[in-house]
Amino acid sequence: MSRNPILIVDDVETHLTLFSATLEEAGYDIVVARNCAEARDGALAHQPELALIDIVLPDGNGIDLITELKTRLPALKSIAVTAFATVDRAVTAMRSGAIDFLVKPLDPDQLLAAIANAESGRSIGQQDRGSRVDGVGFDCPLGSSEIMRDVFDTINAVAGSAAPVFITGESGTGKVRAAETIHARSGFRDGGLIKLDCSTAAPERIEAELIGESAHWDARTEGKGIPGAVEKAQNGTLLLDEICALSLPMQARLLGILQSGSVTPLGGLSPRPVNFRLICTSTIDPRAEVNAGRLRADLFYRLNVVPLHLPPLRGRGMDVVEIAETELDKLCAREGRSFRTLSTEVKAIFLDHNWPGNLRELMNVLWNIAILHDGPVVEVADLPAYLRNPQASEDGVQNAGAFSLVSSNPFDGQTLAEIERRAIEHAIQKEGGSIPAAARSLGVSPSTLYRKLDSWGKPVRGKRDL
Ligand SMILES: Nc1ncnc2c1ncn2[C@@H]1O[C@H](COP(=O)(O)OP(=O)(O)OP(=O)(O)O)[C@@H](O)[C@H]1O
Repeated sequence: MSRNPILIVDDVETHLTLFSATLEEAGYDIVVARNCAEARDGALAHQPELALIDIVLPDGNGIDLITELKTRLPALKSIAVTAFATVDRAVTAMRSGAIDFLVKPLDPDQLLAAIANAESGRSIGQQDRGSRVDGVGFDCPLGSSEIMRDVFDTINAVAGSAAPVFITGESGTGKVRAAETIHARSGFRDGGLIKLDCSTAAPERIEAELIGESAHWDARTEGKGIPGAVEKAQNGTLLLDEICALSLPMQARLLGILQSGSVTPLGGLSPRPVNFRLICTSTIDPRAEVNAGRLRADLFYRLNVVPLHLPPLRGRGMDVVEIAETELDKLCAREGRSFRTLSTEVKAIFLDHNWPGNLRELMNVLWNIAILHDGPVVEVADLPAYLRNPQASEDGVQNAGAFSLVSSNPFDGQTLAEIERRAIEHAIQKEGGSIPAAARSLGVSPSTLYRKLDSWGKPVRGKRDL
């Protein structure tokens, strides 16, 4: 509990009353102010330890007030509060020196959690992450943004059913994790989860991998061949990762299996009944694939019984900070480090960054930090260079593969073909030479990349079939 009071700055009487009552009931002393002028006087007179500052005030801007109070009272920790959540606002608030960013309406528990976290140097969301995460069975934090609540609700609702789920989202948003969670919470969990990545399986093997093969393709050996993913998933879950990469003939095969509830392995003579729960993922928009004639509409509608879209990390507000701090805890335990939190500047950079590689990129950044550095607080100097100074990344393209068109145009003077080539080479480099992984991150099929590399006369260093 704080010894110094908490300053609440808000011009809306109902908010002031709610915040004051909640904090007083929890045993905090409070000082209230209805505008910037009162806030300045109250802060100087009472030397609060914490301030909750609405960013729209009648005589000024809460962001400027946070900056000003930070200069006058360096020990004061300010939390910005707003009724309109945008990442821009959150970034601006963090850059002004706010340690956290809250969105109204706030319930009393959220408010107390934010105060407790501020006192212990952590960010909002960490306190309730355990219950939310456990609540849906994830073994990792997902964040508590509004947009993720729909995701939790869908996962909870669908897990107990046998309905097919079609998970979409950019690369690294956690589609496979979500599929694993649905499986782990379903009645199919005892049958196991069989995953087939349709984009990395070699085209000449995909049919056998999906439906299996009889040993010698004749009646004498029927039943002794190699089972395909469909049969391996018997009574369990079949996860078809990047389903849009399946060729049209293979899509027809899959549709046949789903319609008949049976599979005839390559060279097999009779169909075998199958029972599994199907989950598909796609990094590319399946509807666009249907429109382009690359995905059968009848298959798509059969698979898309429950659509689940995982939003990119950059659209999820404070989730990135919440997830980063939680994962940092785990990494520190593993690597023997003592980081407890992220500095305000690092939080602002995280909120500002585009995260084209989504959670995968975030995890790699944290791992990099935990291996190379140590200390109670992650500082800007601990970040990989491309995050410290995105504009200075070697080739003018943001290092993580995203193109920021906002601040400057790194493509000036280049043809479209040159930009495409640099983007592809960059993605391959970033994925350690793996063509399939680079293809996934670019949202194209590996064969597209192989074709491009061939046309440039480049040797293929990555593995074709991971
Ligand atoms: N909520 C989370 N917290 C921490 N790490 C996560 C979370 N979700 C996913 N990850 C990690 O991020 C990485 C990407 O997750 P996953 O493979 O599920 O994403 P994906 O959307 O299927 O990616 P891709 O489309 O590239 O295959 C993995 O290393 C995974 O462990």
